[in-house]
Amino acid sequence: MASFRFWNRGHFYRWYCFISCRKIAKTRGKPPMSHQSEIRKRIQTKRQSLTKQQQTNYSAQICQQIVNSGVLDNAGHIAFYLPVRGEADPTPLQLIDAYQDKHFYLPILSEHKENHLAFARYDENTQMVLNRFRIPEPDVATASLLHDPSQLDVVIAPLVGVDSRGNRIGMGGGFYDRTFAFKKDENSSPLLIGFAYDFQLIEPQTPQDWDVAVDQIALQSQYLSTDDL
Ligand SMILES: Nc1nc2c(c(=O)[nH]1)N(C=O)[C@@H](CNc1ccc(C(=O)N[C@@H](CCC(=O)O)C(=O)O)cc1)CN2
Ligand SMILES: Nc1ncnc2c1ncn2[C@@H]1O[C@H](COP(=O)(O)OP(=O)(O)OP(=O)(O)O)[C@@H](O)[C@H]1O
Repeated sequence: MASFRFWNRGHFYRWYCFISCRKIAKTRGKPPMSHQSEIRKRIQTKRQSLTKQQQTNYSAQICQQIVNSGVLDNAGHIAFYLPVRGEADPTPLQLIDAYQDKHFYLPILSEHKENHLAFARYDENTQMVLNRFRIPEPDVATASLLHDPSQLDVVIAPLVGVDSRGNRIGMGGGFYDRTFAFKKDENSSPLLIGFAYDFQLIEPQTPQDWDVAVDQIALQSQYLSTDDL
């Protein structure tokens, strides 16, 4: 191997150019990661590093915030979601004594409206299938579907990050934004509640035209109402 002792300035300069060109070639064609993608990546990595026990304990704290807020007391039809890849778990709400008369629903990727969600009743007997994102959802063939999402009273929404005004970053499919776009015109039901670990509360975001903000945010250590701001 050539000894660096015999290299002059020209040798070093040519070596520096060679290394720099290789770096540029490697990143060429890849767009720089957007601010939103960076937030998604950071939070998803953190979520997936939680132990099962942490996930369960933290989720119980968030559920307790919802119970304490009283927001579900008069709600009859409530949508939530089944957690995947470390997401906080809202399903223990279904087991609470005071909520035994309520109807719970899960999102289903709609077959009728592209990139929209429908909602289906969910209890311990519901037959489930995996959707194209490998998320279990009620089997449409057997489920009782609710096609009009305005019939729900409350939707507990999954999210990756949320700011204190309720601006939400999701998994990037735009499903919740499309499904609840009607809420931007009329300030109507359902009430959207973001359900998240404390570390998912992020710095203020500039919303896009299509973004639908959540009305309230349930975290481990606090319950935020975005219209108090
Ligand atoms: N538990 C849960 N259920 C849910 C949602 C959710 O966020 N969480 N959704 C909320 O809308 C809908 C499904 N939306 C999804 C949108 C994109 C991807 C997804 O995996 N997208 C990329 C990878 C994204 C990433 O991890 O960076 C892919 O397709 O590879 C998954 C679900 C309905 N059900
Ligand atoms: N109401 C809408 N009409 C048409 N396109 C929309 C609408 N809402 C969102 N989109 C499209 O969906 C794409 C994803 O949006 P965004 O990144 O805000 O999704 P998200 O909120 O992270 O996902 P999700 O709601 O599924 O959790 C955007 O490129 C946007 O163009």
